[in-house]
Amino acid sequence: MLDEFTAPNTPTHPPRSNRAPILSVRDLNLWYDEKQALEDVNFDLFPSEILAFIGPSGCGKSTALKCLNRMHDDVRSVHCTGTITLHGEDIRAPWVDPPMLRRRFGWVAQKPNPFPATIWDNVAYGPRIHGLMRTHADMEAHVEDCLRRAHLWDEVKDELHTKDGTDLSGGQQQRLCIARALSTQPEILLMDEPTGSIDPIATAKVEELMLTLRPDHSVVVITHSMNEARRVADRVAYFHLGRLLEIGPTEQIFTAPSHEETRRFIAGEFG
Ligand SMILES: Nc1ncnc2c1ncn2[C@@H]1O[C@H](COP(=O)(O)OP(=O)(O)OP(=O)(O)O)[C@@H](O)[C@H]1O
Repeated sequence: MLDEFTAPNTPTHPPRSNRAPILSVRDLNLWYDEKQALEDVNFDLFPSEILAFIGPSGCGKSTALKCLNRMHDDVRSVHCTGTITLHGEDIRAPWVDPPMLRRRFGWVAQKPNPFPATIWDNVAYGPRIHGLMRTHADMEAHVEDCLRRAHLWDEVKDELHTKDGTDLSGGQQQRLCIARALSTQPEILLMDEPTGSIDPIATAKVEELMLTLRPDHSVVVITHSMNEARRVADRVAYFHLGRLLEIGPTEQIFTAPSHEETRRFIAGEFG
């Protein structure tokens, strides 16, 4: 029988049973003004795992994802309680610098949003502002590495400085955004429906890319596609009305969920 920490869909993926979580969320509550959007959310994220957030529209998936890299910081209506630790350290402690924290997370949005700048500049921007590369040669190698890891290099290598990111196809733009997300050498990738607005072939490429990134990154991905969750995720978290109702290995959630709401949602009875 599969234990809680064994990825069911990838027999070669190493078991996580002895590993400490990279990120821990405890008793997370969040309000937009008076409206409570998250209620007592608890979960861990382990190294080298893909965790999918699923659940009906408006159940709090994006809100929870944005808490992980403090994207709500500048939203005045937001009030939040609970703790989020990264390697055991409170990410909301007063001495934590939000831009430095966000560097440790790569963010990929649903709609590809490259900068209106060349392919090169899209990838080089983050490392440049954070001073991550010492020489131009280092930067060249890094940009190439990010584009290769995003499975885009071969398609754009001759147009790095002549083509704008916004002139690529939708699927290429999304892979460019993933290259950009990788450029600050993050430990964790946060992906808010990364395949929600691209075609099936581009979706397959992004899903394959997520799997190839897994050995070196943890990924939290929101998806409305149950097939996608099943294809890529090691574990799945089901959100319902602001609560994380259950979390577990992907096959367990899909074949033997603990909650009737999870079963009904997966069966497509509501969404
Ligand atoms: N900026 C905001 N101000 C006020 N309420 C908000 C804001 N953002 C989200 N909400 C509300 O918080 C709740 C959770 O929204 P959230 O976007 O996190 O859900 P979701 O599960 O990601 O939905 P979807 O799958 O449709 O993207 C919803 O009721 C939503 O209307």
